Amino acid sequence: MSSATVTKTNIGVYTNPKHDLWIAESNPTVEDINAGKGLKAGEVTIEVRSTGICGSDVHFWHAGCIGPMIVTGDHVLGHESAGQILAVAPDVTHLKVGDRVAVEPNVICNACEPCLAGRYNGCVNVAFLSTPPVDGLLRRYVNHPAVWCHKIGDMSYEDGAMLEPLSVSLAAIERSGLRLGDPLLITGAGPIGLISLLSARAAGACPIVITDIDEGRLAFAKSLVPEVRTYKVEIGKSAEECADGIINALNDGQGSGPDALRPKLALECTGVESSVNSAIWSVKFGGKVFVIGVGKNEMTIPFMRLSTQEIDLQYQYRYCNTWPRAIRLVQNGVIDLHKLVTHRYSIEDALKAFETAANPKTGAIKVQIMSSEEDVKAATAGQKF
Ligand SMILES: NC(=O)c1ccc[n+]([C@@H]2O[C@H](COP(=O)([O-])OP(=O)(O)OC[C@H]3O[C@@H](n4cnc5c(N)ncnc54)[C@H](O)[C@@H]3O)[C@@H](O)[C@H]2O)c1
Ligand SMILES: OC[C@H](O)C(O)[C@@H](O)CO
Ligand SMILES: [Zn+2]
Ligand SMILES: [Zn+2]
Repeated sequence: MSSATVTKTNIGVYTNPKHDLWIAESNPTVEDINAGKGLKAGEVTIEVRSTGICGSDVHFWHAGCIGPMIVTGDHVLGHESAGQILAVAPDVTHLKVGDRVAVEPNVICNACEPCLAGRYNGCVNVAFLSTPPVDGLLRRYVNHPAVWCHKIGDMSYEDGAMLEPLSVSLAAIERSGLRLGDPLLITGAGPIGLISLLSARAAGACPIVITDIDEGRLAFAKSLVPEVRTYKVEIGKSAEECADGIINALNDGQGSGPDALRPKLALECTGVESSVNSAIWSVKFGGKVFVIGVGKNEMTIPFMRLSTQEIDLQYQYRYCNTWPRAIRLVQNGVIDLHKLVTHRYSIEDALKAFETAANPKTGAIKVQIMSSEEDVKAATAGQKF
């Protein structure tokens, strides 16, 4: 057992079925960490240095559930994290105290059919951190299997935490079959849409059009990737009308007639029914609508449009085997996630962080919660921490 000594109380960010959000003591305790107690074989203790707030964290707080995943008791949020190794169990050989790691927030059974087939995001026994009843990573210290900790070298903890949403986009783009030169539609310019934009641009998609109902998010997309074409969705317009506007934007305002270029692929990043339908009406014959967004349990979709246009409809659920690829892309400067972090708070200010993330008027894209005020100051000043 190899370890460093810690002094700060292990606090975590909790919600419950009454939609409270608060900070309280969490596990493992400082005493247990310092005594080397409670660390199981194969596990490490991580000092979590930076954690992004995902829309699903806000949803668990506000709605108390996502589909069948229901908050039933006091529940720690957070699944986008990076940190430093504080202790390693004796059988852990590939990590040592002081290593900087990004945390993959799932623990799988390694025995079910999806696990054995190498598609562990379908594990029937998965424990996904922050999905009830499994506590999340918004804590100062966490014990986690070493196998789900990926070394990030000298990458910032902030970028390390962003590898989780990047993983979502990479998993989707991989299975979507996106090819160099494919005209692409991205619906929704939230963190997932924007990271998909950066990834798809790097993968050679062109031209790319991105939609949103929010002008500010479209402006943000433009600042990130100046050549992206944008289309502002007006509430109340039909899916066909939106598709016309999307195709016109893809064609740089040159119209949406029969000869106009249509997207070969749409990456749907809202989960909103009208947006899924606009994507279906936009793509070309033989194209694909690839849905990353999650939404209502049941939706009405233009079935015969899909049928007569041989449009494939496909979905993504989390990710598998994406961290090594994500790390390479960030370390080699192919994808720069840095600009997406618009707000930073220390864990003591977690309530403010969640209020900022939940309020569209703040202009927040990704809010990160850091383990100390010093880290917040360093990251805000653009210093590596
Ligand atoms: N499949 C997965 O494993 C997975 C993983 C992570 C996130 N998600 C889901 O992906 C989606 C995107 O995540 P995010 O963090 O970017 O969320 P987000 O809510 O920040 O972004 C969604 C964006 O869509 C925009 N939008 C809403 N209605 C629209 C419409 N009709 N047309 C165009 N734009 C519209 C919103 O203004 C917002 O900017 C969410 O549904 C999220 O739950 C799925
Ligand atoms: O990034 C991962 C996603 O947020 C999760 O799948 C969540 O939506 C449900 O657990
Ligand atoms: Zn998430
Ligand atoms: Zn399994």
